Amino acid sequence: MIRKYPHLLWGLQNPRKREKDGMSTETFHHKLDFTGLSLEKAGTPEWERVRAQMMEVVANEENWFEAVYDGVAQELREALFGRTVKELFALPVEVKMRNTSNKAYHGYVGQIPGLDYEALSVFDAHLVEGTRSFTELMWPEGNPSFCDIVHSFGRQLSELEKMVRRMLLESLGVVKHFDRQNSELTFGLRMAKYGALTSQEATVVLPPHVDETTVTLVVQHKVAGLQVLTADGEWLAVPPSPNSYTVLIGQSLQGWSNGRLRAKLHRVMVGGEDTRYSSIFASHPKDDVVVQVPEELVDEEHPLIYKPFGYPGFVNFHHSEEGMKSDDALKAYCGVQLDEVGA
Ligand SMILES: O=C(O)CCC(=O)C(=O)O
Ligand SMILES: [Fe+2]
Repeated sequence: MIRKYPHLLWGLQNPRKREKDGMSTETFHHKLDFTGLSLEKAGTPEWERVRAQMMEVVANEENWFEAVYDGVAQELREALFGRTVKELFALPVEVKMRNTSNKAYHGYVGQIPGLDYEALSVFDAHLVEGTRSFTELMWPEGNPSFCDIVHSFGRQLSELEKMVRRMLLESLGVVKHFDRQNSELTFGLRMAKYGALTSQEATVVLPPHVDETTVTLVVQHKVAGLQVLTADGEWLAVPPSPNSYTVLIGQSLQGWSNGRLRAKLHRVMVGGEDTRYSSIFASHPKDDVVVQVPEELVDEEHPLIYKPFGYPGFVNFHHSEEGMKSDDALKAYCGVQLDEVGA
């Protein structure tokens, strides 16, 4: 069965919301340099410097930044987008549809009438077992180079995600929960293809949304499209860059942090004659984990706003009719009601 994702059609079904060119020319301020950093450097002056910049981004309620990172070799990124991703999307539809999940929008997405968008997801993308089982699903006869490239990419990006998350937890004063949180998370790699548009008009293909994830790292390949909503309410185009990764806070981290960290609203607008490829690498809670706010993040000034929740239930709610109608799916799913406060 081909699943339908009506929210993906937002840009096409709401011509009023199409925009000719939403690209903002605002100067780009959010580049944080992770070059030479690793988790072992936690506490060093270089680490503290980047963490201070991250705290500034969070304090300004921007909740996104571009991480310059040398932990993924240029050749690996080139191999992933130049060959591997193309080889994957060239597979027959019935093969790609084998990529299924218990969570909406976490398996193959595509074949949506009027929309040339496809995505596939590798689960446990940082582990060799995860990339191997995805590879075997797509190529039962094997495809070692695909498996190696995707696994290396996933593993190396998981290092960046951990540095970012550790710094965020340090900033909140709850780094003692970092190891336990690591054991409760897994990583997914979604590879997406946005077909060239026949019309030159730029169109919002992925409507404004916040990710359900803990932390998302978006990797754009050559063709721009990702836009974030700035604190001033402007859509800002994030330019693709060969050595950086766009970090966005997701709703699972918003929930875990009792709303101290806010999920970042973003969208994808494409136009023109180039097919666009991107990879979305993200941490998210494992299926059987109950996400619970640490007690240090609840006090008089910050009363508990989210009840414990599970990721699969939340994701499926987010994509349900009720969840899609809601302005704030996390609050609708597990928000503490006013009359429950102090109960
Ligand atoms: O393709 C991109 O640049 C970002 C896609 C995205 O936001 C998503 O898939 O959640
Ligand atoms: Fe997203």
